[in-house]
Amino acid sequence: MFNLNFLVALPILYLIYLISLAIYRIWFHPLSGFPGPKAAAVSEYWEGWWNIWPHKGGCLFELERLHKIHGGAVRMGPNEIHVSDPRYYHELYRLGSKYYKDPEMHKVLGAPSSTVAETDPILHKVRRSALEQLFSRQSILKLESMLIGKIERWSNKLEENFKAGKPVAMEFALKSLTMDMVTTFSFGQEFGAVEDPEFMSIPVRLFRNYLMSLHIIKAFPFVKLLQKLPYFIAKHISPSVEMGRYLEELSSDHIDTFVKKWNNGDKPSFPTVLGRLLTPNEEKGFQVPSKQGIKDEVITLVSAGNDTTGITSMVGLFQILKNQKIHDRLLAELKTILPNVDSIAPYQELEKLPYLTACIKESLRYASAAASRTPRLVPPGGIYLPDGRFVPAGTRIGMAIYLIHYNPDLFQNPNTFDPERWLKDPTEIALQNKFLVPFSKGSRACLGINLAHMELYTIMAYLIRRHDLRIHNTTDKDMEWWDMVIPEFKGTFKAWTSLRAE
Ligand code: HEM
Repeated sequence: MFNLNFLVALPILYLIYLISLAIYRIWFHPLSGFPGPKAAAVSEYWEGWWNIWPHKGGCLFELERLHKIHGGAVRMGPNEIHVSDPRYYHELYRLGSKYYKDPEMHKVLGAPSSTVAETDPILHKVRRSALEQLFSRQSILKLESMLIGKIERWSNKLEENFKAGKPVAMEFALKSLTMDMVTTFSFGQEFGAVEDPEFMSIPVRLFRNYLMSLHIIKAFPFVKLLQKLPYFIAKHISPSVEMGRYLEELSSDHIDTFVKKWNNGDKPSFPTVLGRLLTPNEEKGFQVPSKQGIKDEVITLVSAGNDTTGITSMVGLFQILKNQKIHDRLLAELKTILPNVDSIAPYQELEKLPYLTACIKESLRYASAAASRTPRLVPPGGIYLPDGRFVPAGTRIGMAIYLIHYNPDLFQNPNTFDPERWLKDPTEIALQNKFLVPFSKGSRACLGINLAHMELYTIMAYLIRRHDLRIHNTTDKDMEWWDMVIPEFKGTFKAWTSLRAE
């Protein structure tokens, strides 16, 4: 009898608790003065509602809509504010900032011993400083001939496809190229993604699927446990788990091969992530990580550096091909330093080309490959937003790069791909430069910025110079995207990729 009463009372008590919590969160919580949907004030799952089901990758666009109604700060969770006011961007994301990443949010993402996932500011500094020199401009310049070699082989593959009468899915072709670039830089040896006839190798598909599953993992962290199930069960539950295991083994093999060669004095002729990790530095307090630590670092670097660069070049390329004037002007400029189809020019010369530079900047803005917010925690003592509103300590707060790049007060006609905006009035350009933030800013800004730039310049320059590219059956509608941590495009951008005669 007692048990029965207890069993009936329990759900009722729980319901009362939930209702009280909802009332507190909506009307009495310190963030209750911020506008936003009631559902967001009540539950973290508001984000999942927009990103997972019944909508897909839509939270970013819903935030855009809410900011239009409510202004620069919107409550998007019981303890989270989203800000779109650009005056606050360089306060939130700056060097020496006391806004740290939220461990609760990042612990679900895995690879705990990597620079990307480290939330403790002191440990992060140690990890990051171990890699900083490797990613410096001087070091990245040494990758130039390796990168160009990859582009040449890839360019031959594009031509083979053309001769075989097959248009190429450019997202996968470009991601295969960036995959081979970043894996060679990481492991001293590529994954061979460009060799796949459809450019759909397992690593390329896997990283894309992994990033896209992050919304689900964030909302339902137990999904991560699938990876802990015995392989023979897990592979029947999810193809991603099966591919994940394959990738683990592939990475493990690459690490073993590298270590063996390294210990025998057989070292790559260019800087590599593994080479860096295997070199201790007592002065800086840097020790060689465990094998798991090495794997975490390298896999997250590949993940951070592959899709982002692939997507930026693909989006830029589509826009350039769509607009004959932009394409022809760029080609004419490239011919000034690449007179023949197979000419090579030093990267430092490519960087000096004003129109190519304008096209790269505009691609970074327009693609906004890391579009959504990267939240931080408000430091002790709380902060004041530019409009004077107070946000208490411990609140999660973030700003989406996409909303900065598509803010019409900063970039006129933001929905138009317009390289010209980077060549006009110097005052306007200075403001735009300040708010061109595809790599974020501050202590947690992208470590791979120099590598990403070198990839974007070389890919764009040699691709446009060598190939007479034609868009095949692709419209603006195909290039619309869902925000799945990285953009997932609604259609496929295909192109004919014949080599130019001259
Ligand atoms: C166009 C290409 C790229 C874009 C748009 C991009 C964007 C970003 C952004 C916005 C962040 C900050 C994330 C945050 O605040 O949590 C970031 C971090 C990072 N990126 Fe990139 N990235 C690109 C290419 C690369 C490449 C090529 C690499 C290396 C192979 C790389 C490695 C990293 C790493 C290691 C971090 C974490 C830095 C830290 O937490 O200290 N990225 N990236």
